[in-house]
Amino acid sequence: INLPPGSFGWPLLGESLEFLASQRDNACYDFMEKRVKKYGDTFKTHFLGAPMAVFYSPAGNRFLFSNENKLVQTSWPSSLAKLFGNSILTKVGDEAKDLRKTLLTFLRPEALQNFVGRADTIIRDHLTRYWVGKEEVKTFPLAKRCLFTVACALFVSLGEGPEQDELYDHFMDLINGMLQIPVDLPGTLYRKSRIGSNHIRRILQSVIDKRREDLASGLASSDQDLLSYLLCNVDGRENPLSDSDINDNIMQLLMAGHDTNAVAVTLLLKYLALNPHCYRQVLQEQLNITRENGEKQLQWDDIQRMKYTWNAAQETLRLNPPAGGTWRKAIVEISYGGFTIPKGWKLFWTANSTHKNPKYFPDPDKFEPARFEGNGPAPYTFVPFGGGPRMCPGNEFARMVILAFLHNIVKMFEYDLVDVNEKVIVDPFPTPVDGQPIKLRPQSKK
Ligand code: HEM
Repeated sequence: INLPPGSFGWPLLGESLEFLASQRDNACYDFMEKRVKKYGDTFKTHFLGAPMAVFYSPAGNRFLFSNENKLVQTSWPSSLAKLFGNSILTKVGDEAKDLRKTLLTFLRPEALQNFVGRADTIIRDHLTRYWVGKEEVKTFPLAKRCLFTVACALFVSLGEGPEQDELYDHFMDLINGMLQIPVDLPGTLYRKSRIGSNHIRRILQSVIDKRREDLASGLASSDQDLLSYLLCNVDGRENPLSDSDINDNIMQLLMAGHDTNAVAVTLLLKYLALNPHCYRQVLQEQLNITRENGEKQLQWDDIQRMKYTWNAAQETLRLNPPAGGTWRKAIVEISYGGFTIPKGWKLFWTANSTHKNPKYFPDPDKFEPARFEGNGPAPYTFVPFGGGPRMCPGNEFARMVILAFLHNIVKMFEYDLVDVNEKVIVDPFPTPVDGQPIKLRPQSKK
């Protein structure tokens, strides 16, 4: 059969080590480009224990996104799948469809509208406590912590305190090892990750138990957060989720729901600092909202009005997609682009394939929010949230939180980057190596 061209690399390890090293250097794009130049935009490799075909074009994206359950199914590396056993990440077919519907009862705009004000207040409190009065702060760790607090509040109503601190530390362990070769031996990142996930499950189980009691005694309400939505069957499910399903899904959402957003706001602040004309437009838009709102909490309508700021955020997601690409598995033998992909092979799409291609984004390294005006990018070229039935269900939540954060930051502070050339590595999300320190001053334009 006519397999795609490419190399399987080393026995067993394949090209995993080179790929993971390229991630840490923020050079995934170079890893892929080197192979695309040699083999074309469909090529084979071997990653984390499986043969894999990379589809590196809008047509490839469309093929993978539109053939879920027909030719392909989502298929995360085994490290991730083992850690998030019962979550939506590992479900396929009807089970995935049902679970997605359930999660969207909370994550769809109609439900999220009720939570904008709470997210706004948490962000404002965080900035007041940890940023105000400081001459210099590290953006990335603080943004991560703030957005973790937002996710904890909106998903499980867990406020700041020792329990949240402990949970956060375990999440850091979980995330560091979740995309590694799954060798469960003392000292490996994967082992630490697995231990972290067990601690998280223990803490979340106590939150679930307490909530059941509080719901029964009327101390908690059925619509106060994601956990109540899941426990109270708000979508009228026939088969309620088991505790371990609820636990794993909340763990997965807390993981997916804070780091990616923190990457986006951190790098957005960087691009705005490097592009003062864009910063001025963002500031103008946000100050207009403040002028009309006074000190009232943000509303859903305010989020809809942040059009320029969202374009700037999308441009940041284009240049630094927080989740660079994801995996599918061939559930039958596939013909694509004149090649045959055997059943069981992994398939990989990556946002960089199109985000950095001058054919779809002229002058691709330039930060240019105007690309998203009018009709915006061509179909299947701007894909930071993936696509098709497995597209990120947290995209509206992400938009709401990123914009609420930006609103509060620019309203309260002016800032300068300490190091305009600070390196960004991917580990496993894009991460500025020094945490992106910035100098702060109170906002002088009101
Ligand atoms: C800027 C922020 C975010 C980015 C760039 C992002 C990106 C992605 C991408 C690329 C995927 C894979 C899609 C695919 O395979 O086609 C994904 C899946 C997922 N994301 Fe996000 N995400 C973000 C924020 C969030 C948030 C805030 C949540 C939760 C509230 C979330 C929850 C999920 C879940 C549950 C999945 C798995 C969906 C499935 O397998 O069906 N994400 N995300």
